[in-house]
Amino acid sequence: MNIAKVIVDVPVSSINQTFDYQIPERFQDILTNGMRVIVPFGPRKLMGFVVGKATESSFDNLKEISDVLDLTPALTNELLDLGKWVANQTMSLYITALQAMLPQVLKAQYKKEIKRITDEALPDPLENLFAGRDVIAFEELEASTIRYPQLQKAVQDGEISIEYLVKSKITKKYVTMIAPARESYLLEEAKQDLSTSAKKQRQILIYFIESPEAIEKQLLLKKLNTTSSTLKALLDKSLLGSYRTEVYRNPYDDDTITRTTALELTEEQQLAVQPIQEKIASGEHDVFLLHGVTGSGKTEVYLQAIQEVIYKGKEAIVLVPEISLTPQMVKRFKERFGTNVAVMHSALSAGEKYDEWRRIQRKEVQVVVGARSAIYAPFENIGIIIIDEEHETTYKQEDQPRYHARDVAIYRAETHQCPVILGSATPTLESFARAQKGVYKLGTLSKRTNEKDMPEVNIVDMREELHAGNRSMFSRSLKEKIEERIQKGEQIVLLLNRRGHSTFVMCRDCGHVKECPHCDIALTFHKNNNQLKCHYCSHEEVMPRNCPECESDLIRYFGTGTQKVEESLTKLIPEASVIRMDVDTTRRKGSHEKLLNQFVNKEANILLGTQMIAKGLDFENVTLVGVLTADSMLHLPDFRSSEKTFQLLTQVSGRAGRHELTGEVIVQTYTPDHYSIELASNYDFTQFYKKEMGMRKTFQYPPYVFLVLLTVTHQNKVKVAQVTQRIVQLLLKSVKDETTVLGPTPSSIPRMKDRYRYQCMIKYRNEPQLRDYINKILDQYAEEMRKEDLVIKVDMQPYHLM
Ligand SMILES: Nc1ncnc2c1ncn2[C@@H]1O[C@H](COP(=O)(O)OP(=O)(O)OP(=O)(O)O)[C@@H](O)[C@H]1O
Ligand SMILES: [Zn+2]
Ligand SMILES: [Zn+2]
Repeated sequence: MNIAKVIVDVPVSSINQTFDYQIPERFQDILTNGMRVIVPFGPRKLMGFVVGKATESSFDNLKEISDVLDLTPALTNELLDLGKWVANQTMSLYITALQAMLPQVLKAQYKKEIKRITDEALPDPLENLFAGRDVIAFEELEASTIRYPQLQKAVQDGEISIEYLVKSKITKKYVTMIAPARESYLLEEAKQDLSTSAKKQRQILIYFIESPEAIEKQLLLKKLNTTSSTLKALLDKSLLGSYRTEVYRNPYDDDTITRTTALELTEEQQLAVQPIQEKIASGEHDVFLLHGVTGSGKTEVYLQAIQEVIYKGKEAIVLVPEISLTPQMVKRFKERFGTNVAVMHSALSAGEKYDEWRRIQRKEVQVVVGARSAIYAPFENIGIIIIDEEHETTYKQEDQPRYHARDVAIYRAETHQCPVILGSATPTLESFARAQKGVYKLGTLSKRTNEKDMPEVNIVDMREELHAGNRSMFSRSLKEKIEERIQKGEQIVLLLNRRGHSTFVMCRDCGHVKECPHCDIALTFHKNNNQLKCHYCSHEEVMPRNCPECESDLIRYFGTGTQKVEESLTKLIPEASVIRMDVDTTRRKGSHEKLLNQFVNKEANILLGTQMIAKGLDFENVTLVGVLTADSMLHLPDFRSSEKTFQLLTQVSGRAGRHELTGEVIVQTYTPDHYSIELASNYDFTQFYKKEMGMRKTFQYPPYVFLVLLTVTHQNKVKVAQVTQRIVQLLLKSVKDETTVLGPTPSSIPRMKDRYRYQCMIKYRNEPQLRDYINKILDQYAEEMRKEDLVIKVDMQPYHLM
């Protein structure tokens, strides 16, 4: 088999198109499926994956594989197959699906270089640019004044050539180890021979006579408080030796972890875990929906199911939403399974991620805890897949491949014949409906493990506050309760629901709202540098002093950011000390953890934050949770806005009273009668489910139908409208009568980064051919997409409708 079938890193429309390459002699024995290779493709060199081998090809004059990047395949055969399925499900390219499975450092980086190929003088500007060198980076040229036609001419004249390099960004970490190079008695002799002044050398020799194992150089120097030069003297005498060895970067300090053992389960937990353990024992696939109120001990159920899997010698994947993947969360798994756990988290450095990935690949761990992409962990013997907080929308990837981790989990679990657990206090309507139908098995944890009731929720009507003359963003009762808690030395969590809540600038005289000149959305005010920023395209401008429309100087910013809330809070309640947690304060690595620790250590009495504080946090001393604006999300153009509001309120309420102290929740709202606010305040999931299912049925939304969102974007508005119109017509010709095609309509953000956006939505129950219809349409526009920068985005089962 001297021919390799390679999926090349190039956007071709047919997802399964492979290219044949000759395998050079030197690679024939080592090359297997799933390895990354470098191949010539046109004038370039590209990265590709070997997906098959053959003895003959229907093409002549095959080019040779130039290089092999892996000695162990980066992808298993199972993952290669899975990639095909994901590509098909999400209508993305096979290569894109495969790339998504690998850590960043394994994704090839391309580099262009310009090489001088003549000794003759180059045209002036080029000669200056080369400045005596033979090769320069392409970026240098781009930064210069030289234009492409000049470059092209030089290439045609045979003066320079452009080279494409593929660089793999692998960085392994090495440390220097020091070990004795002689037997102990020889070290002993050498010690005797040392002059009396060589105290430090003697100390090192004594160390190795007592403990002859190798030790990391830096550690040794620190331990003996000595220097490299002292050590060098001994190395030079060949008494000690040194070598470099690869180490894994471990972002977690495993030494401080104390192991825990399985807790005795409550009756409800027992009932929930039993059927799962049966499936693990019999090696059968099934999907379990674990519906458990906050603090009901879902995590303990996961841990005990995983324990069973480990006993069987199999592996476990645990997915946790990015923002819940806190050190607290990771610790619970490490405490139970020790170093048998790898963590895949986006806050890790690229090198750390790569190391964790290799620990999985080399089967050095049996458990991985990670965010969405950990679903592609290269385990080969999976015994369970767990998705915690299954309702979180971050499980859906927003770029190609637009996969949902839940779907991938179920597909992999079928392949491996193992169970899946979907856990949540507020399951999605989709999952709960499936559990009602018996497609998923339902497990219920209705009580908190501390036997306490859920904290009482009080709704405050902010309109009444206004009528009573209170113009602040804190209702009278919230203010009172905060003061009361501070006096008692208890703590408070305040949620500012930012999503859908703007911090826009508006003129109070004429109502003019300052928008981004490239995107049709309001700019956000950033106080620290007095700038207005667009959150879509990063456009920035200085906050104007006067209204650009009417010159009035009453231009102010509206809405509230966490900063503003903090300011008015400390003005209103001077005793309040606040830790603020939002995207700004948690940007730096480790800052999230630091802020949480400060709060746990009671360095402040209030934790104020956005959505990121609603999840998974467990504070003993928190007895009051306040939601400042419960309804800001309700009015977004998204059919899931009620569901998301219900989920958020339930989750954040669950932060109070999780331990000995009784908790209480205050929800401030302008729409106290809205069912998602009312029902969340009673923790009535069942009633919410019924009510919301009724709405979904009336308006024909999931789970009653499936959705596809097609978004067309281009700089020319007329063209966008026309193309979208045409797509709607083409779709209507093919789909069934019962299928609805909505649109064309402008997207809810009609322009972004100077591109107009139109969309059409397909609602269907059963359209087995739908992907073919859409592919046909995409083929029709392939030329325009390539040449005229037309973009048609297809999102199967979309979560972001904007
Ligand atoms: N069987 C048990 N006996 C005693 N304590 C338990 C038991 N199971 C869990 N706990 C404890 O109860 C608390 C809440 O459990 P856990 O965090 O697992 O709940 P959860 O359902 O995952 O909560 P949330 O959804 O709010 O994150 C934890 O402190 C946990 O250690
Ligand atoms: Zn104005
Ligand atoms: Zn913008």
